Amino acid sequence: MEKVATALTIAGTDPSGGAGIQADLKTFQEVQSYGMSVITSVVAQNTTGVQAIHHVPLEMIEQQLDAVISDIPILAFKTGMIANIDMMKVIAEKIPQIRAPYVMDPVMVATSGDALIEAKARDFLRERLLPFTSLVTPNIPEAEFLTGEKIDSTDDMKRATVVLVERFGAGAALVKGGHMEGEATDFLYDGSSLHSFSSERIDTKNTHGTGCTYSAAITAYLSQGLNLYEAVKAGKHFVTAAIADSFTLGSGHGPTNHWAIRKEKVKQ
Ligand SMILES: Nc1ncnc2c1ncn2[C@@H]1O[C@H](COP(=O)(O)OP(=O)(O)OP(=O)(O)O)[C@@H](O)[C@H]1O
Ligand SMILES: Cc1ncc(COP(=O)(O)O)c(N)n1
Repeated sequence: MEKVATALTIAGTDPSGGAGIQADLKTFQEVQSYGMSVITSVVAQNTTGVQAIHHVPLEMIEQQLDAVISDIPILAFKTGMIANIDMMKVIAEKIPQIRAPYVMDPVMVATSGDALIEAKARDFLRERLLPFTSLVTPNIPEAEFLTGEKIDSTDDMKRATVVLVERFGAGAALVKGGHMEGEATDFLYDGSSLHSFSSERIDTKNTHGTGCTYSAAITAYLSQGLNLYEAVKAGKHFVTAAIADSFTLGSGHGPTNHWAIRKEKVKQ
């Protein structure tokens, strides 16, 4: 029987479909991995911002994790929004049972500027969850928080990747340059080599969910057996196509187009 590439996301929701669990599952589907999800928080949000957050009870997060882990092999997984320390503790307890690559998108603030995790939970994320990761994918503000160092240049970005791995125990670190100027360049440090991934900067305000989409694509490619470098390269290609073909939907930051890559395949 053909082996199925299974990918799990543990994250919050976005009813407007651009970020969170919805973006992750759409991305898994496009990359052709079998998508599964554990919901941490139900978030009322859209392209303009976050209106309300309801946290799923801890026992229910645990039961969702048990339901998947006890029944289906997981070939790669990611975490996104984990709002507080109690949720992080539940997830940290279960992670050792999932013997698969772990991609952490250290979600802290939405594109709209709304906080998605409690301030005091950020340290816990770094201290208790980061050491389990195969890869952490911070944007610039998240990398600044995690390292405690200001990032103003590409040299600072490169240094942050090394600090995240060498000092804080991440398996590898991808610091994303979406918040810099000029080319959209991301740096990956895997514990021995430093790589960069670049694309032209696309002139758009439709960037809602780019971080979720990127980390989900990397997770899906890892579930299919690509190595870390190949998975990030393919993920960067996926997210760039999704931004280039993004939708002007809603009155705020529109979503990326998760099926852009499909159109590309048709064109080839
Ligand atoms: N305008 C753009 N043009 C091309 N690539 C971009 C653009 N903005 C972001 N990217 C790329 O998208 C990916 C996500 O990066 P970014 O730094 O925006 O993450 P993020 O802040 O977590 O995303 P989000 O906007 O969802 O919070 C990276 O590969 C980054 O280089
Ligand atoms: C549930 C959830 N998780 C993550 C994000 C971050 O996505 P973005 O920064 O692109 O808005 C979000 N808005 N909602």
